[in-house]
Amino acid sequence: MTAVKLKAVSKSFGDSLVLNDISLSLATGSFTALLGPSGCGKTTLLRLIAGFEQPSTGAVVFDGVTMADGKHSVPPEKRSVGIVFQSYALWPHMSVAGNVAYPLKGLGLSRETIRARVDEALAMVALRGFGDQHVDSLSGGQRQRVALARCLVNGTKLILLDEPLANLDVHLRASMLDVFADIHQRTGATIVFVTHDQSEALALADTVVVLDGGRIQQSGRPETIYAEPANAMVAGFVGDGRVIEADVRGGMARLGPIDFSVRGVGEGRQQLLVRPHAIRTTSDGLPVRVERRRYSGTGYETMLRLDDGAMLIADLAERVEIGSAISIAIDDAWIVPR
Ligand SMILES: Nc1ncnc2c1ncn2[C@@H]1O[C@H](COP(=O)(O)OP(=O)(O)OP(=O)(O)O)[C@@H](O)[C@H]1O
Repeated sequence: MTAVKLKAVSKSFGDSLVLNDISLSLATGSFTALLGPSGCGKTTLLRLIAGFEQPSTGAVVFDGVTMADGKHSVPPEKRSVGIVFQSYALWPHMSVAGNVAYPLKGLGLSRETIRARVDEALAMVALRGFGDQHVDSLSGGQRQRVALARCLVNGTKLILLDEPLANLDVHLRASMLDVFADIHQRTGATIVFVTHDQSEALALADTVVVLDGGRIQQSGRPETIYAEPANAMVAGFVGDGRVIEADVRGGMARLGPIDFSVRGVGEGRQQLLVRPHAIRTTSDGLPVRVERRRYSGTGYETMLRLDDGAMLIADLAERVEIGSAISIAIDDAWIVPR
């Protein structure tokens, strides 16, 4: 059981305000991604939850118990939090089992109990039988799993992951995504992970918190963040697609010769987010010029330029010539709130 609450947390380093009035509730067993561009304050927020940083104002609360409130702070080792850093932070001279067993030291457990717990944790990260190996002999992905096993070994109910996939190649990333999802399901732990990779956040998390400039821009289910971004920053940062301007009346937008339905609230001149899958070629549609094209395996990601210079990205089934003039229809767009 660990529900995490941040109550109006702000954090300054000297004169610079790095986190600005962050309020957030993470339910027990939730899987949250802290997503945002470099320097937006993600790692600082994670470190505040872990107890490595103290809030300048506001409070960090676990299960109704205040961990830090600007005056008092419970130290990290008393918060019962498991942390996996980007750098793994393993002991290089120890075996895999030695590393994983480290958090159990000094708890007065028998050798058999420790061995059983370590075996169980290694099995959870698909490293059964690796206990005697040296950490030095492992690949990046395996080291990442050891770090994860070490944080699972004492049954921690709050796991914090700082850019856990940043140092792994594309294939390992995909397999680690499965490991995280599996561990989340099996342990029911509350998991918070930091990433600047929106596809990772959308793929894994049940709640995505988008940060920019030390503020929460939007917090919600991945589907909502993708389909209904709260502002231009989120629209630009999450998912592909482009924002264009058009006139909106009664839930319909007009752009040159075409009309299309829009979601969201707004009348008159509006900013519209158009996702690539909402565009298709048609006769008598909106004239555009093909600027670039990339084969994606399932279709062609195609960059289109409108007459006024604005750009759209389309997922087209067909291969259109670069430089050619084509005509498109738009099936759906979202009015980006101002
Ligand atoms: N101990 C510190 N002292 C001074 N400034 C700091 C400290 N820690 C972080 N900062 C500053 O706070 C801001 C946010 O840093 P933070 O590491 O939280 O961002 P981030 O979103 O995790 O970025 P990245 O993705 O690049 O790691 C940055 O401008 C950083 O320089």
